[in-house]
Amino acid sequence: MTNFGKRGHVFEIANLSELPKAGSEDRSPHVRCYDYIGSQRPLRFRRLHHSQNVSPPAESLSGLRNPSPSSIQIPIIDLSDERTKIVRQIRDAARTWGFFQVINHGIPNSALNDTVSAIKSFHEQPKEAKSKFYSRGELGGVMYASNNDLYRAEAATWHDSLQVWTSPEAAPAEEIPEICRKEVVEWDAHVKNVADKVMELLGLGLGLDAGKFKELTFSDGRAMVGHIYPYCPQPDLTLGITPHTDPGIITVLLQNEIQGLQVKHGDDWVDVKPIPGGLIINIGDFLQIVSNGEYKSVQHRVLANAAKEPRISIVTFINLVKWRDSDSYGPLPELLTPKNQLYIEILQGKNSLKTFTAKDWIANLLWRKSNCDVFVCRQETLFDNKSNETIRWNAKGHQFSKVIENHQKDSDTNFFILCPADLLMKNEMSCTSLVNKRLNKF
Ligand SMILES: O=C(O)CCC(=O)C(=O)O
Ligand SMILES: [Fe+2]
Repeated sequence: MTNFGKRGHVFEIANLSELPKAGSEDRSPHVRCYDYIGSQRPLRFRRLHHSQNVSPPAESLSGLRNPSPSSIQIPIIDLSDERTKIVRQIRDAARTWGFFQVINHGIPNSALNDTVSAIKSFHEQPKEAKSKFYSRGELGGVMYASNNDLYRAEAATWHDSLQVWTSPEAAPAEEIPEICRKEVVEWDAHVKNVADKVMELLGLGLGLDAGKFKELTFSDGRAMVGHIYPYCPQPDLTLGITPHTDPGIITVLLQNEIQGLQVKHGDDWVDVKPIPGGLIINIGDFLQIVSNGEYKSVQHRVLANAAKEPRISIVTFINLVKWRDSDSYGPLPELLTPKNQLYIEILQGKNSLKTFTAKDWIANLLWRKSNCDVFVCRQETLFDNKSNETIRWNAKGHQFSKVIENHQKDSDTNFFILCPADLLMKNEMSCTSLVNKRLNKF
């Protein structure tokens, strides 16, 4: 049990790992008691103290005390450099790190500063002003909550977030908190410009036409999330955000001067040192799949903030919108040779939840593409976000009896890797190691 005293109270850090498994039907009632609005940390701890099910966070804190190797840094790319040079730099960064920082991106410093200040002002309001925006509806409009992944995560962490959808259906202006409305709308336009520039370069790095990603609507779905990581009195006992990969095409991140983001590189967690005026960009799961594994969607996490000043980060998730017309996506055919295909097919989007049950989906893939043996899909495909329940699997008869175990193993990465059990038995390995083996092969 993780306790620390403050003015006579015993407070505890949330760890949800002993509760029923994330996504299982009987978990939500247990988690609901951790659900609260805004940065009332002592309230949260008191609630945890009454829980029967609190124990120290384990896996997600691994390596927390190992100092990050100071000699290595994510690549810094000057967007005003010569074009062939930056195409090469961005391609190399996306292949090896999945993360890079850009400078000279064309957004004025005043816009960077105003956006950070506006998000900070929102979070520093009294609880009553913020609670009007409380929601956990992640798929549109405006959402404000602590731990937006509370109902599916293994551990509660030390951040609150305001999320605003800006495209393709922008949240109505009157629903965006007035205190940051102007800045959120203006920031979205700036981010789209930078994202389009970077995606053109990423496309060129794959040998595609400059306009290919634009044509595929890769920057037309956008959600901005303004995080605050308030001061945490015991930063070695929890995290700001647990390790994960981002789901979409790319993510563009603006932050204040407080360090906290770490990127997995080999076996190390590497600190991302913020550069004044810079933007941090990372590759999402979907781009990894579209690029047939050429670009890497890399795990990252945020340390709990030990500084007295809150850490502010403004993250824009950039995604495609064409999925609305189609249920299936995979690597771009022009990147494939008969031998190099890593991912078979991905299903995503609301439609797949409506039109496929999990069983249909497996059957569909299995029989339509009979040469498939590993399938990768996003979390949303299997989760019903409204009820936070996993769609019940009935894989018997389709040789997918390992599906449930493997989905739990990989929940951190947002990928569900599915593989027929007989193939696993033949190879005596897990889905994850099978996929890793394939990744290493190319
Ligand atoms: O705040 C950060 O630095 C990272 C946030 C993040 O990874 C996310 O929101 O997905
Ligand atoms: Fe992230």
